[in-house]
Amino acid sequence: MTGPTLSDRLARWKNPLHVESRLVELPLSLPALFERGRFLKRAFYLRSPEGDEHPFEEILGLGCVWEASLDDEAGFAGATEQFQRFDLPKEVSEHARLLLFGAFDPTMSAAEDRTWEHFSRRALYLPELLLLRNDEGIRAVSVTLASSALTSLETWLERLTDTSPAPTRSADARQLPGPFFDLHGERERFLGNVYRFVRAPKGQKIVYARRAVHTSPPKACDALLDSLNSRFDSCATFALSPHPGAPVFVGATPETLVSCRRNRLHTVALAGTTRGKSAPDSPERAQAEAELLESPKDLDEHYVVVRMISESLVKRGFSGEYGTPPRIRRLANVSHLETPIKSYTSGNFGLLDAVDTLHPTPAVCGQPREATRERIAKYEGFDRGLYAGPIGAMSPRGDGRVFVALRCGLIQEQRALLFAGAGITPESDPEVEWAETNQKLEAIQSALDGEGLT
Ligand SMILES: C=C(O[C@@H]1C=C(C(=O)O)C=C[C@H]1O)C(=O)O
Repeated sequence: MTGPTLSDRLARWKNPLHVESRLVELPLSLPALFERGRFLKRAFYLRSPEGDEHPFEEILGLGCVWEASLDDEAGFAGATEQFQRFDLPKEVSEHARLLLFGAFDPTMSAAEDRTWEHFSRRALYLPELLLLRNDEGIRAVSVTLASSALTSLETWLERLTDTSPAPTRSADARQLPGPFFDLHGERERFLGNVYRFVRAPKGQKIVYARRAVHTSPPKACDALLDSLNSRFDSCATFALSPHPGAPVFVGATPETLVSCRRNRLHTVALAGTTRGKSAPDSPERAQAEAELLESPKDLDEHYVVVRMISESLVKRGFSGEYGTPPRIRRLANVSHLETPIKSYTSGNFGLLDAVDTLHPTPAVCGQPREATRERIAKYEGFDRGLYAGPIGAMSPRGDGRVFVALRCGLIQEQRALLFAGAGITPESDPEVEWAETNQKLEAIQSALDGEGLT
């Protein structure tokens, strides 16, 4: 998924970008257009709820007109200079979005586990076509290299909204790399990892994850996205198809990694989860939330995350303000402890620096960070790929929102591979942690079963 760099392109074209931008009316929803678009180009869908000073926004990005070259040392922030050097037309600066996603551990070698072979470990790019839905309506922005074959905005919209039946997987779509996984022993491995940590804790906290398989993934992703959007409307819903015929990464996450608007950074510590299965408005849920607010194990686990986020921001010269005690974040399947953290940023520390600084937080990795990341790589037994990695969108000026890709799955031809983890502390009970991952999995599982659709 690596494209030519911007400077390569600039060297070849004097007037490289042709931009069209206007409000449009579309007969199909953005999830339905994602479903069509993923058979044409790389496709990225992101629906961000209102919050952290940002209005609601739903995005569909198709294709890639420019992609940053990113390396481990420079991280995402290495891209800042690459796109700032470029004199972007006003329509692009105002309405376009740079899309980004990354692996939980971009340095991990995926040599043995080929699950994520279709996906870059880190990407930040400008799509060829962007559809942006907000209070204003739907804006379409197409960006083309002026000297290449022009795909006009009109052509894009015609291709996408053509009323003939939606394309289905073509016969020559890339097949799954097999053999794939042996999930036999997943529970034992997870329990074993938790026991090992509880018996001889190395650090304050570690997050161990596990996988599960759903054997009848939907043929189309729009119903899945509709279901997640209706049941998890306070979450950020995402779908990423790296190229036509590849598996699609889909989820609805409650966790913001960091957002930035007009020099204000917002992040959140989200850690600590209610026990057991309960309906969101039931007395059982209210009871579980009351217990969560008093649970020393969950409060400890939560404050490891709060402190690490706040201290990382302070170390970089910013404030990291938060209030106590944590509040409850209630979702359809579980409730969490949540502490919002605010900071101010300056011109030379922006959203992408904050992503590099904060990811992975101890909400998905552990404390101390490097040692727990190594233990996860050694003991977890699989490549997390994009699960628990950053995913988001930003304007070329640097305002935007990046989420942590949780409550998600990789939709394959024959099955969906789902991921969930739990924060382990010396007080953890392995069976309770396993049950917690089942509760978290229920979010994507029920959407795969079609729940939330009318
Ligand atoms: C790791 C996950 O979730 C994280 C772990 C939580 C916990 O351990 O209580 C809560 C929210 C998330 O930060 C996941 O959903 O897979």
